[in-house]
Amino acid sequence: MPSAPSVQEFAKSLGLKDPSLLHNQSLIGGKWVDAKSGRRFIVEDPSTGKLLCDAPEMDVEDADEAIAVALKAFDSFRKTTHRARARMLRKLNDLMIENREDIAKVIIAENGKPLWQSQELINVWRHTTACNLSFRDPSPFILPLTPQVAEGLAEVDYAATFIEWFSGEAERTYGATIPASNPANRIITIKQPIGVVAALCPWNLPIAMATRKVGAAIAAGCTTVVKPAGETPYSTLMLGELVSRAGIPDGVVNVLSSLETTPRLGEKFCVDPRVKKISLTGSTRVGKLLVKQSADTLKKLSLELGGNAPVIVYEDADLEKAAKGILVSKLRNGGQTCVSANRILVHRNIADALVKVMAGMIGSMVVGGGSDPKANIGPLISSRAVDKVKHHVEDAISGGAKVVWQYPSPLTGPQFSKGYFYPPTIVTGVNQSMQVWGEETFGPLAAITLFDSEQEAVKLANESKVGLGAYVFTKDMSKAMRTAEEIQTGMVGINTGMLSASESPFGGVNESGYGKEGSFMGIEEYLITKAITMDVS
Ligand SMILES: O=CCCC(=O)O
Repeated sequence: MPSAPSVQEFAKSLGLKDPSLLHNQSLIGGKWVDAKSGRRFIVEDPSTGKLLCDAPEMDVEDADEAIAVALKAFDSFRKTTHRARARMLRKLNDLMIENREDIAKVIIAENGKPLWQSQELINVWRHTTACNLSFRDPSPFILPLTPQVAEGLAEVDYAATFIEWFSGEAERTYGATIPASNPANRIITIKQPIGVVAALCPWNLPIAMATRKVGAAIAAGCTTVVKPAGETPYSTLMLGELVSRAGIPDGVVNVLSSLETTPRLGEKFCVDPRVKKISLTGSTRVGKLLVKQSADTLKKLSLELGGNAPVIVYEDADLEKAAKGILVSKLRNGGQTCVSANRILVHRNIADALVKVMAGMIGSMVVGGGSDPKANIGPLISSRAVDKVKHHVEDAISGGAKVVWQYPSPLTGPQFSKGYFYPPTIVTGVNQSMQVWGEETFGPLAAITLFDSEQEAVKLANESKVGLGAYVFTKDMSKAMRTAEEIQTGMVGINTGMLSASESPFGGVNESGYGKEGSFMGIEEYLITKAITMDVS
């Protein structure tokens, strides 16, 4: 294994204000530890291929210890008051915001996060609830920061909104009083924390997906073992450090880094009866595997899995608004989110005009890596991710689709030689026989299919086994509502490309999984309802 820079070198290379926030060890019971096996793996910057640092390859025996520690911590944590937990979360939120630039720099290094810099798109983005920049900082984009840092900041702010949101929800886990049919009886329900939770997180929004789970779990009184993706462990380990600084008791949040051993850890969480719940943001394939593996322990699962988001642009849509919405959804994180626009269904009469507006907008953006201060659209996470986009484009062309626009500058030169880049591309003439129709691309490919009627558009949109996000663009609100009601997904955006917010229930239907994250519903996933019947005669 090549040798990676030390954690001090890594922190120095990022210019962190507080290098002690950064760790390359796992966190168990408040202690920073290595894998019992001594194994480590290396993490690289996807925009340069540069080795960033290493981290422990935690294995089943480490997970066993972390679960034991979390269970012990649960004994006392479950008895803390709701108000005390709310205060802890508020402190954690404040610490995240205080350290947002350092956290952002780490996210950018490990994830290569891009930013659309076009002022118009930023305006759309800023005013969405997905990033609370407008109240956190009235002018984030005129700070002397590179665009990538701004994108990272947006994720930190989005991540912190889950902690802040659940600090409020912690105090609102109300039970019910139920009229009893037996006059001697009184029935009430109480809500109690479910127990030890395993939180399996993805690399695309490494800290936001962790806080969406951990915030709800802490609010409910649960303890957690968090498993960040192998590609992006450091921002979650930083979260672990901030959890300790916020005074949240040791063992409440444990963080295990892993790369190759991840499937073994997933199985361990499934089969271990001490783990009462698993929350996964990941692929449908992995979700199904966890369901099978946890059948014997009948584990409660929340599964936020793959999407294949349809966008319907009706003939009467405001084209500027539709183009911005599509691009906000399509290019956020380079197209690597589970709610990224995937099948763009456009009324035949406006397709050429829409492509022109979209091309104009993307054409003003710059593809590049972290070292390029002008870059708006960054790399994908890996060479496999680039191959998938390439393959979707080639497959669509061979099926008769046409590339109608592609990012004009060739992605050559030293800044692109080692990173995982793909030029943003628009294709039209996509149909159901093509791979891009059946699976999410997770990259900067806008795949357009034409339709002629509302009925046809809805039918096409519903041709998918998964159903997470969907988008509708039209000025006719009756048509928008009809469409939103008919689309088989867990979330629909009307005239917006951004669905995500801490206060909105996030989750899908069918093979996109089950359970809701965020919102007033998110905490329920971490609670059990107990009915108490009392004879008062
Ligand atoms: O990729 C999954 C989550 C995306 C989001 O929270 O907006």
